[in-house]
Amino acid sequence: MSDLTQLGIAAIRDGVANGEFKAVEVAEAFNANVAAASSALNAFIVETPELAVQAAQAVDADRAAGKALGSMAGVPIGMKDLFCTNGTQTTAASQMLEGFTPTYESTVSANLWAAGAGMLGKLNLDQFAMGSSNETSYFGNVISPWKLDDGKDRAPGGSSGGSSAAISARLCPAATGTDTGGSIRQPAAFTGITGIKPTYGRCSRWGVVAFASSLDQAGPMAHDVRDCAIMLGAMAGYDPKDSTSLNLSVPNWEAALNSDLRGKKVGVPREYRMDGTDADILESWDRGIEWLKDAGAEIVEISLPHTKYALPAYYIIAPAEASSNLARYDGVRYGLRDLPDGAGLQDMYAATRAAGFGPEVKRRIMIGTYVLSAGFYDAYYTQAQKVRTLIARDFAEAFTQCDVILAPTTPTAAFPLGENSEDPLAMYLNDVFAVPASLAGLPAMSVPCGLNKDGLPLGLQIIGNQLDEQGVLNAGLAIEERAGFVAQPKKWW
Ligand SMILES: NC(=O)C[C@H](N)C(=O)O
Repeated sequence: MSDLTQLGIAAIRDGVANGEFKAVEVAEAFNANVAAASSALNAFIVETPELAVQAAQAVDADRAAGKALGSMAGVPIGMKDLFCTNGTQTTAASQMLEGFTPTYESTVSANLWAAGAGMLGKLNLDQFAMGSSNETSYFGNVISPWKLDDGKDRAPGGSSGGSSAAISARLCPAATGTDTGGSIRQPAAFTGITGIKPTYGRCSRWGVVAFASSLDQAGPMAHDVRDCAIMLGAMAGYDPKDSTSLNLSVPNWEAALNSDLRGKKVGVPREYRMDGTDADILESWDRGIEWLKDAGAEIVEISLPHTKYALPAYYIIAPAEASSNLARYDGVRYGLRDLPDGAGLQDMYAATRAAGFGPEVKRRIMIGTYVLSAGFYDAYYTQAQKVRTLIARDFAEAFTQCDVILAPTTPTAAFPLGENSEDPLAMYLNDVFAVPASLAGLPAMSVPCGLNKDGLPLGLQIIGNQLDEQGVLNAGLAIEERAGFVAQPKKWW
C-alpha cells in the first residue's frame, strides 16, 4: 500500500494483523500528515506523535509475540479535546482549561487504548462543545479542507470540527466526537465523513468535560459505516463511574452489518420538510429514499408533530444544564485563576470567569441561569422539559410504524466561516434536524450521500429506536453502498 493514510480502521486493523505493514509505519504516516497540515487547518490543539508511535510499537510487539490483538490494534486516532487524557493537556478549547493536564483518563479513551488504538493528538472543537462551526474555539477556528474556487474558508461544522476536518484531510483515519445536539452528525455531514451518536448511555461520560449532561454522548467519526461500527464497539460499555451508563453488553455491530433491508420499514417524517432547507438537500433526501427502496425497505410517511418545538426546547435545556455544569470553573479548584490586586473571593470568581469563558459560553450561561431562575423556571425550563417528553413520545409512536427514520442531517451544506458568527439564531438553526434525536436520547448517524451543485459534501441522517444502533448502521450501509461517495477535498494545505 503506497499511502497508508488513505486507509480506514478496518483496513489498518486487518493489514497490521496480516503483517502487510507495521503499526509503526501507519502511525508515522499519519504523524507526517498531521505535521504538514498543522498550521493550515488548525485541527489539533496538541499533537502527540510520540504517543501514537508508542502505542503502535506495543501492537507490533504483541503481534510478533503471537498475542491476540484488540479491535482497534494499530489504528492511530485523534481525540476530541473534551476527553480527559492522563498526562496530556485537556482544554475543551477554552482559555479556562488552558494548561490543565488531567491525572486520569476518560473511560471512553481508556477503552480505545485497551483495544489497541494510539493517540495522534487532541483535536480542536467549539469551546466547551458549544457551536456549529468551530469558531468559538479559544485556539482559533478549524478550517475545513473542503475549499471551492471562491477561495473562502469554510466551517468544518461543530462542535467536533477538528475531528471532521482531520479525518476528511486524512490526518487521522478516525476520531472521537461528542454529540449534545448534533456535534458528531453536523460536522460529519459538512466534511463528507460518517459519524454516529449512539443511544444515550451507551458510552460513558466519565472523564468527558460536561456540557449538558442529560444530552452529552460520545461516538465515533470515521470514513465509513463499518469503521464506525468497529470503533463504537471499542468505545461503548457499562461504566459504574457514570450513573447514566447503560448496564448492557456491547453487541458486535460489525459482525451483524447487513445492508439487505427487505422486511424493514423506513419512516420519512413529514415535518422535516422545512422552509429554508437547500434544494440540493431535499433532492439528496429523495435520492436516499430511492436507495433504501432499492435495498428492499418499504417507505412509510410518518409524523413527528412536535418537531418545531425541538430547537427552542434544546436551546433552553442545554444552556440550563451548562450553566450548572460550568459553575465548577470558579478559579479555586483547577484551571484559570484571575486575581486582581487586593480583590476578594467574589472578585476572583468574576475576574476568572470573565477572562476564562468566550462569548458563546457566556451567552449560554446567562440564558441557562435565566431559564432556571425562580421567576422563570416554570415558564421556560419546566415547559421545555414537557416538550422534551412530547418529542420522545412522537418518536416512540413513530417506531410503532417503522424501524428507522431517514432525514437530512443539516438544512445547508458547509457555510463560509464568519457567515453565521454574528447571528446566534442562524447558527442554532443548523441543528434543527439533529436535536430531536438528541432530546429523545436516540441513536442517529450521518452518512455522506454526495456533493451539492457547488461541490460540497452532503449527509443523510438515519435515526433509530432506543438501542437499535444496528438498525441505524445497516440502513447507513445500504445508503453508503448506493451513494458510492469517494470524493475527497483537493489538497491545498
Ligand atoms: N454541542 C453540540 O452538539 C452542538 C450544538 N450545535 C450546540 O452548540 O449545542
